[in-house]
Amino acid sequence: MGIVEKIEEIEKEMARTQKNKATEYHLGLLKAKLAKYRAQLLEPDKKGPKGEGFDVMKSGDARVCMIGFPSVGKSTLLSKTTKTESVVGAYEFTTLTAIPGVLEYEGARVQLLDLPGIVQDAAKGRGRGRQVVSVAKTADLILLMIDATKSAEQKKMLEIELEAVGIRLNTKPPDVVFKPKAAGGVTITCTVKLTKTDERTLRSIMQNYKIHSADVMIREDISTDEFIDVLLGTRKYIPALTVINKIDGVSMETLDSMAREGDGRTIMISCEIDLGIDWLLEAIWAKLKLAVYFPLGCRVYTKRRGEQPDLSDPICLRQGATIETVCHGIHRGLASHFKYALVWGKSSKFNPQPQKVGLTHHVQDEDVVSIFTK
Ligand SMILES: Nc1nc2c(ncn2[C@@H]2O[C@H](COP(=O)(O)OP(=O)(O)OP(=O)(O)O)[C@@H](O)[C@H]2O)c(=O)[nH]1
Ligand SMILES: [K+]
Ligand SMILES: [Mg+2]
Repeated sequence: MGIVEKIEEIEKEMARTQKNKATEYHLGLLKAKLAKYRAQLLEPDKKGPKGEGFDVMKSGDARVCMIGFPSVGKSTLLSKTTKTESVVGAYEFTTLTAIPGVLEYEGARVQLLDLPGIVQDAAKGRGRGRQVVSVAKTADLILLMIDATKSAEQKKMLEIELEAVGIRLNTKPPDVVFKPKAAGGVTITCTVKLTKTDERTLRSIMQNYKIHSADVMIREDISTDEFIDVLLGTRKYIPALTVINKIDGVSMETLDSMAREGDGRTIMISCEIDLGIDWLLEAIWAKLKLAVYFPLGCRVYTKRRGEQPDLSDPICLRQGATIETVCHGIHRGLASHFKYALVWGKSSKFNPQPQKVGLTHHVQDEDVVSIFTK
């Protein structure tokens, strides 16, 4: 049986299973299995064509990806807002690869990526969809592109495809620290009462993943799903804006109701009659600024030997930043003279004691770092 069939089988079983206290445990295990297979789906396709790249180099200060069904106007928007011309067509799947353009805004250069339209079940491997949604994983901001003249379900459908590849839109990672160990069994410490899952479920999920020793610190009332997210570590938490294009093609009434349904993250535009584009660019910029700083980013304090860290002046980094990123944040050439670093805080294995680490060590919010050079 292939992975797609296995996934379908589990989904069917979950649909058949009534949700109640007695089945909670079983459903938790099914969810864990499902997440495992979904992750496998994303592994690079060894049989697939090579070199037909979606491997566009990241450039500029941030990357924004446009995700939408065919012919919603993604290429039109790229051609309108950047110096890059991406072919526009009145037929579906005009764009077959990733086309980068550059948005310039207040001195920042932001890469805007035009991508092929996706189809439903893209994440399961239909069409080029999986490649497209996988590129979205590299984005600092995702634009969910919607055609105002088409189905109101588009946004929901796009969200489903992105979630299927492990992208969580507009949410913070759960406040859980998971540290695997070589021995000593599993210790779970909760600072809050768990109402959506229980320790027994969490323990059997870890067993399922053959994790026999680990320290788990839970500081938020998480669900079973959120725990699996932490365990797999493959989830990406990416901010998103909903962009409704072609509003020139709908009635005032429709426009009005769309405006009321939208949230603070919905922008309505028309590329055709040049409406709302400036507003969209401003919203992109505001959203990216937020993403770079708290709450989705992480702040690291630096400290010289023998001195106290300066807590008023953090280096603000993205999620997933390493000691190398910290070095670049201090000054360009620092990484090439790097010997080792000491880190205090959440990312230290020995917290509250410091850990000696190399360039690839991942820092966490509010860590204190001392860099030692050759
Ligand atoms: N009425 C109207 N038409 C638009 C607007 N923006 C784009 N279009 C038209 O929509 C059609 C599709 O535009 P594209 O930019 O090729 O759409 P796409 O999303 O890149 O499509 P694929 O690459 O095929 O996925 C073209 O005929 C555009 O001229 C708009 O604001 N209003
Ligand atoms: K098109
Ligand atoms: Mg296109």
